[in-house]
Amino acid sequence: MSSSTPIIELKGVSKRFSKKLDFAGKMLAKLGAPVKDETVHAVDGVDLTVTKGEVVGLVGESGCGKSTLGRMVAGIMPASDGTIRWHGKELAELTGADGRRAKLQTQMIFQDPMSSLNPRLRVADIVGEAPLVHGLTTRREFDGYVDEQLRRAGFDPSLKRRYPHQFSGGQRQRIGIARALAVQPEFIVCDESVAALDVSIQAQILNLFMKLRQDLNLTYLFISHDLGVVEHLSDRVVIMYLGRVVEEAASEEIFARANHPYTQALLSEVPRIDARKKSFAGVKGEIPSPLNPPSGCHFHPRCPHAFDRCKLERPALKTVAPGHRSACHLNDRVA
Ligand SMILES: Nc1ncnc2c1ncn2[C@@H]1O[C@H](COP(=O)(O)OP(=O)(O)OP(=O)(O)O)[C@@H](O)[C@H]1O
Repeated sequence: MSSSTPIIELKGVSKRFSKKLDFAGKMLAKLGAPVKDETVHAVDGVDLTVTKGEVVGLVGESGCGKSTLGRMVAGIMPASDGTIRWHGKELAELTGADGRRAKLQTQMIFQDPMSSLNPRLRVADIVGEAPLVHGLTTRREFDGYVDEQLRRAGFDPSLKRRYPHQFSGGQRQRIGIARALAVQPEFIVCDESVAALDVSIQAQILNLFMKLRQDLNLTYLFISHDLGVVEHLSDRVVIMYLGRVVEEAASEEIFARANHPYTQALLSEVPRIDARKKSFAGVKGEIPSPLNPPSGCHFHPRCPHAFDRCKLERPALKTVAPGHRSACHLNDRVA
């Protein structure tokens, strides 16, 4: 289904957030006193390519930088370092019609539809507002256009005069999906889009994403903390740990031959009928603070295989099998 045309290409992308100093901190800094570095390294030197038609799953624990990366990919947050190219053009430099096109063609669907849907607007206006502004529909065609988007998202158009709070979480997520589809995107970033839903509703929404992929030739970056959720959905899986990509491979490859100890630990937490796959130990301890990440391999304090080099050197992502890259010093040891 995927061709090799990259829609989005990230090279060495980082995002840092500087914590604002409180009043006392500002006074101390003015007096020349040393002030603690409070910079959050949310994303740290990430390379990522998503090609047309692909579904890429982006997985990692809470706080590892997935949402921040997703926001940069969607063009709603600038990178601190590195380049983000959209169809070969640098995203940060796109202005005018090109900039608007890039923004419309990449849409983001969030975890909590309630906070991303304007509570004062009726469903019809939530879905139809942006396409009207951008000339994708007209006042005359508005109703038919909105109905088509709602139907695609599995939402009954006869309910479009109601407000978002009158619907369940699953129905609200369908409104969010219809709103995204209404601007005719090619690429959708789903940020924990099913995490807040009951399991049966999750399955319905995941099936809807896959049907839309077929019908509209959509490309997805599917962000989740749950490797199990992305398994059947993704062509390729990218694993993040504390701001860095630690492993990436085709979905079946990750599940059959996970290389990185962190991925192996995540896999052990995915419920399996096949007990052999549960032979890994789970992830021990808490994810360290991105304010002060561990030296070398960020995972070393929690890794059962860590050795001296892991504390000192950042491991590079290296090819361990065709299309399979992993950032672990153990691979150099066994080679
Ligand atoms: N606007 C911001 N200002 C300061 N720090 C931020 C901001 N946004 C994110 N962070 C911090 O960056 C780190 C990565 O956050 P991010 O939300 O990207 O992670 P995540 O993997 O998506 O986790 P979650 O699923 O819990 O949202 C966290 O430590 C978070 O507190």
